[in-house]
Amino acid sequence: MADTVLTVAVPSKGRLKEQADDLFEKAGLGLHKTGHERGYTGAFDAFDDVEVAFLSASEIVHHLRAGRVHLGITGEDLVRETIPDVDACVSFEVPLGFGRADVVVAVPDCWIDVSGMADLEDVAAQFARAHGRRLRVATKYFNLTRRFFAKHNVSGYRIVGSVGATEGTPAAGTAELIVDITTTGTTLRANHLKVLDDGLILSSQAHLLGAKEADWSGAAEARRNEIVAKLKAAL
Ligand SMILES: Nc1ncnc2c1ncn2[C@@H]1O[C@H](COP(=O)(O)OP(=O)(O)OP(=O)(O)O)[C@@H](O)[C@H]1O
Ligand SMILES: O=P(O)(O)OC[C@H]1O[C@H](OP(=O)(O)OP(=O)(O)O)[C@H](O)[C@@H]1O
Repeated sequence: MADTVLTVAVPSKGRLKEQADDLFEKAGLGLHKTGHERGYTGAFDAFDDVEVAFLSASEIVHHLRAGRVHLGITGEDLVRETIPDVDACVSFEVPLGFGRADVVVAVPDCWIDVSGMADLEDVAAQFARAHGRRLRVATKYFNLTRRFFAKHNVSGYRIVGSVGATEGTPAAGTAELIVDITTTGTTLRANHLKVLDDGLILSSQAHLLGAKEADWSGAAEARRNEIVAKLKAAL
């Protein structure tokens, strides 16, 4: 194998893996594992100087941020949540049309007078008077939530971290409302939650991203352009 000029991070597991694999297949890049079947490195038949690193969607964000890989496939929600200065760190090369999920603010159905973000500050004030504390928002999207609530001038809340079963937290009594992703809306409906009218924080999908901190000298840019062109042609 020639010296590596470019490294591409590809989801090794989880929701984005299968569709990323299908896309590389359609693009005719010939993605395959190198070393043993359970290993985490790969290569493309099409190029002998490109290395593939199989990583989880969340790890890919950190590798892109640090410039440890040149290109990577991961979800926009994870990128915008994890990297504060997104534009300085990464470039959005190709939206891939899969891994779609909306990050939304949802409240209990029974909050009949609450339909938009503007209502939340009033609810927070009433809640503070009645219970002597702030509204609790369950989420794993701490930064997206803080930015969105600040943009809507909502401040009477605190975040409670939640990495699973977030939609169950209002019924369980551990939060009053949530910020989470929804695709079909089934989980929200099943948990008697409704999305606020202007509660869409981000419409996310998987992207091919470039790392601005990576070493783009030599043939790296040319290789990137070839990979981008092949993926775009396969969409
Ligand atoms: N219904 C869904 N539920 C969760 N994630 C979804 C859904 N639909 C699309 N996605 C997207 O998939 C990506 C997360 O994938 P995955 O859960 O495999 O990643 P991860 O955070 O690396 O996983 P892990 O927690 O195992 O490390 C996010 O970008 C998310 O927006
Ligand atoms: O709008 P829907 O189509 O119902 O999808 C949204 C749900 O899917 C995911 O959870 P999942 O139960 O798949 O597991 P996870 O939270 O462990 O990822 C996500 O966290 C939401 O809860």
